[in-house]
Amino acid sequence: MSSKQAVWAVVPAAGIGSRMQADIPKQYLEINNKPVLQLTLERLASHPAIDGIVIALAENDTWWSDLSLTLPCELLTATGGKDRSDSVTNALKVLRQRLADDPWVLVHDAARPCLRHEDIDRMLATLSQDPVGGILGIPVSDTVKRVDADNVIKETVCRQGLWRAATPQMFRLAMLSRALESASDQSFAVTDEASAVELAGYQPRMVEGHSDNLKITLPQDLALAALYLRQQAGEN
Ligand SMILES: Nc1ccn([C@@H]2O[C@H](COP(=O)(O)OP(=O)(O)OP(=O)(O)O)[C@@H](O)[C@H]2O)c(=O)n1
Ligand SMILES: C[C@](O)(CO)[C@H](O)COP(=O)(O)O
Repeated sequence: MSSKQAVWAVVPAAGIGSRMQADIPKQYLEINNKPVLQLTLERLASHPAIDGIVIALAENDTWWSDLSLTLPCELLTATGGKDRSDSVTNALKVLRQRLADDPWVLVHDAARPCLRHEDIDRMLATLSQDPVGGILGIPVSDTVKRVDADNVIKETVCRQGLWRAATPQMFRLAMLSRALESASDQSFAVTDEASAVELAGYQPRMVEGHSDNLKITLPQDLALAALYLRQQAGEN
């Protein structure tokens, strides 16, 4: 990637973490005395390619102002929306007001603090000349079943070519903004950026990442994330 090409991160951090069943939004739960959100922002901001971060915060977020954050890159805030896609859309609007050019944007969940720099490196190396962009993912390694409402197995799904989508998801600012707007105009609910880009008729590329880039979603995920972070610290 040429040195002058800007790369910004967008961090949707406006969720309530209902599946976590905690008293506070999961992005403010702590691992080793540091909020998950701070760990994620520090992980992104410490990568040399990241020029800035736009974070989407819930309108009623009362925890953000208590964070003592010192990041080595520019940090902008946006107001989160009803769904994750709304939060990302709002963050992209803030970025379009800030920048005149059309940078690569890496959208990364606040709830994924274990992202490895080597996975960002691989994503940038693989996609920086790609006409569309792409996402980090992990190939499915278990047998996959589809079940009914009573958890009765209805079918075994062929896992050939099945991957779990993760983040970052890397697309150009203008194209991603248009794709998300178009999905919203069609009332097409998307749970990741690639879905909107696919709906717009593009074919994003999958880049294999590490399976420890977990999204903290359920109560047991916090201890697992702590374990992964300890393991990663031991590797460096
Ligand atoms: N309206 C929303 C919903 C989610 N997110 C963010 O999107 C990321 C991934 O979403 P998810 O894991 O589903 O978080 P929550 O929506 O908070 O969790 P839950 O679905 O359990 O309520 C999280 O960092 C979350 O903060 C967001 O910015 N705006
Ligand atoms: C974007 C994502 O993390 C890719 O797996 C996932 O779609 C987020 O889904 P959630 O329901 O908002 O956690």
